[in-house]
Amino acid sequence: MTKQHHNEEETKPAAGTTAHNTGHNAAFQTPMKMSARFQAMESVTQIIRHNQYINQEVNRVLTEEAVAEADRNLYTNLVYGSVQNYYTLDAFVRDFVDKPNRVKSWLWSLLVISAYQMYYLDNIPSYAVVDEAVRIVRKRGNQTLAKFANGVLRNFDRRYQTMDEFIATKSDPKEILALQASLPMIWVDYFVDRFGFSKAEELAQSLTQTPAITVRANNRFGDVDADKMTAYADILRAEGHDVAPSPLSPFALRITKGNPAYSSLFMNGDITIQDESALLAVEALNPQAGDTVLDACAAPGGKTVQIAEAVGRTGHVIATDIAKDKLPLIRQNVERMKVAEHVEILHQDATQLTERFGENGEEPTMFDKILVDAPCSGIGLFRRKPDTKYNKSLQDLDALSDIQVTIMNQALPLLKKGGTITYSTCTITKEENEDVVAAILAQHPELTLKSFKGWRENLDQSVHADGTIEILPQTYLSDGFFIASFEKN
Ligand SMILES: C[S@@+](CC[C@H](N)C(=O)[O-])C[C@H]1O[C@@H](n2cnc3c(N)ncnc32)[C@H](O)[C@@H]1O
Repeated sequence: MTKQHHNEEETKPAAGTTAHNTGHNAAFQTPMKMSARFQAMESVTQIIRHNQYINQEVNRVLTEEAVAEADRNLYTNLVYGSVQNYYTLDAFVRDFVDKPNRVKSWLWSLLVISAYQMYYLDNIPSYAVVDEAVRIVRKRGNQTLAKFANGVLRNFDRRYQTMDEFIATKSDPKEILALQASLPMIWVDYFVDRFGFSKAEELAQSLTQTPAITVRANNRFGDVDADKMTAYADILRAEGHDVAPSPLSPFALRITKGNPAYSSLFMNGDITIQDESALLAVEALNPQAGDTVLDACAAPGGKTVQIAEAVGRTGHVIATDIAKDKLPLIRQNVERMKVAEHVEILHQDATQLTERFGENGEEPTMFDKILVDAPCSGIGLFRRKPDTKYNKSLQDLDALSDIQVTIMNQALPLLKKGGTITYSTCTITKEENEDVVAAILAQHPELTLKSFKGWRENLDQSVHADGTIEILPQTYLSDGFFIASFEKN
């Protein structure tokens, strides 16, 4: 599970050798503000204590703060790794500190990122981690704090050689799982209650893996076939990516090495980055050429683009979102993918859709298809957005469920008879999935729930008895996702 811990004696560089690849020598020569570890300490504090989004914080530091070129990868690794493993690292550090609440938040983050380097990274010797941490504390705090940090960090080494040794001191199987997967106990308890221990264990362990990036081919001309996908895979490989087919969609490829956002295909709008679970929601909605479609919770527009490709120039897509600041992201996406012409982007709260598009609304409109890709707890994305593991509570689930039902109730009167409405979430909670479907069916006898049994051969294991799809993150190593489609009679 965790990397073997290196002893100081084993890994100390021989006299006269350097260890540039570890970043620690570079850090010694770099002014404090620019050191990867200093910046990582500040970022982890922002993310854990002040609920900053990890991707925004890392992007901000890499663009605004002067992190030395040689330190950028180390900084990113330290932040993502420490946040991904924060639950475990935090519990580990607590084992060494008598009064954790009295430790300043930046200093706690520094202890956490130091433990991350010592127990999860291969090539950074402990003495370098300790020396650099103490140097940072001297600058950021004072000599007394530096002495405290030095004592705590040296004890890490003395007590545990690996993180597994620390976890082995526990006896409760759920606590062990929480620590192995760095998953807060509330989610371990929730998953064990919902799926049983063994499936919860698979789920939790799968959330520790690095997610693949998936790209989907632009099908605005309806010409994407196996040959085109092979040609795209060849181009991506020639540009240095490792590419594998998607187990879930013939229109998608998995990129296991390289960043496709810099590929020529991406820049040219021939592909977009979209998780393969997510793209199934639009495939389930099945928009057709000429359809008028409402995408009610659309930002940043991943599914808007996909719908717009399918309806073509004779169709029309209205993409709405409550977050005004995210609307430009939809615009950028539809423009890059060359489908902007038939997409209308509107600022709209989906809990008030009928006031705008209903019979007596400002712009009465009836839709052939509606997608409600609802705001949700996002548990299916824990792997991709590790910061979100730590700031959610079970109480949020009922509140979200209420909003989801309200949005569906607002969207339904806008659907033409014979039309389809697809409800999707990137989560795997009963409250936001099964319970919402049950509430909608109970209130709307005019709806029939569509069954996806037999729809895609290898998807059947993720289809519930009622025909809805719930993809757990471990099944295909894609995002956790839920899809239900209803037809209006
Ligand atoms: C899961 S994300 C949508 C992702 C998007 N469909 C895509 O594929 O790129 C949910 C979206 O719902 C929006 N949202 C939250 N509450 C909303 C509301 N009351 N009305 C409309 N949009 C809302 C959020 O701003 C967020 O952009």
